[in-house]
Amino acid sequence: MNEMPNIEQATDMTETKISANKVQVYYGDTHAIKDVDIEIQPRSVTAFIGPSGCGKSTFLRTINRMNDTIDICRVEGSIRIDGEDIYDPKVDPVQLRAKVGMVFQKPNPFPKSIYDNIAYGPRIHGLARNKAELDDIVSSSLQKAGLWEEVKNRLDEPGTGMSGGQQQRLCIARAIAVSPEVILMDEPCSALDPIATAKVEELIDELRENFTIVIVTHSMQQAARVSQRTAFFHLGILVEEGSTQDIFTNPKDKRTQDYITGRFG
Ligand SMILES: Nc1ncnc2c1ncn2[C@@H]1O[C@H](COP(=O)(O)OP(=O)(O)OP(=O)(O)O)[C@@H](O)[C@H]1O
Repeated sequence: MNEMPNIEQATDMTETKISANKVQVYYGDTHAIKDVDIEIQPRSVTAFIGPSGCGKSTFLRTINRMNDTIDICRVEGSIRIDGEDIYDPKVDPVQLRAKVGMVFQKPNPFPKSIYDNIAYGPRIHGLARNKAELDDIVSSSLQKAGLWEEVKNRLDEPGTGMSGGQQQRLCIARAIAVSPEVILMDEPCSALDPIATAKVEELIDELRENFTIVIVTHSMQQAARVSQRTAFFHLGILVEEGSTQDIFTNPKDKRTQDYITGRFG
């Protein structure tokens, strides 16, 4: 008897987690993102690359409405996550940012203990009914961020006293603690040395099993190492998006080719 195809797996391959349609972003009169359409797959890493000022960070911030915090910034078009328009007035940006976490260029732990850095979000969002549940969230988030063994005996010490690489993994653990579905990373390794960078890259590779990850990076080597899909931006336009292998070995657009071969940027 023929076996039924694995439908779940088959759908998964074409599934879309984030879908952007005709997205424009303006800072006052500056048109920073022009007509961007992209579909981002779940449980994968998508890298945004392109020369400085091309709009990578701006577009990344539209995915959890961090641009709302910039007065002169205006977003048009639609961004859907699991089909839901995240710019719908009914959407609470605080809830959205729990679902779509963010890790920044410079590690920014709170001036609190390692434990409280992780426990802060779950407390605010009421994710633990008691101390034992909160303890579980803290330990499992630190484990998922590959930090547990290094910090399990010093949870009461300040997060700011850790090394830069540990602080960045703490920030990743903090994002994970509120059970996000998407994690946005804006040049997460730019302040780290090569060893700490390698650890964060390893972590990103592990996290993609459970999360949809979008990373802005200046390093094409990093994009090639950590991502399955790559999107190349230039002057606010999404020039091309595709499998990382295709973008780096067989780009369709001359601008992409010029960038990846170091002709500009
Ligand atoms: N807060 C802001 N106010 C005004 N203009 C801004 C703001 N943030 C970004 N811009 C402008 O929007 C454009 C895109 O900037 P953005 O930081 O998104 O690019 P980027 O590709 O991430 O650059 P980089 O790689 O240098 O970080 C630039 O022209 C920039 O000057």
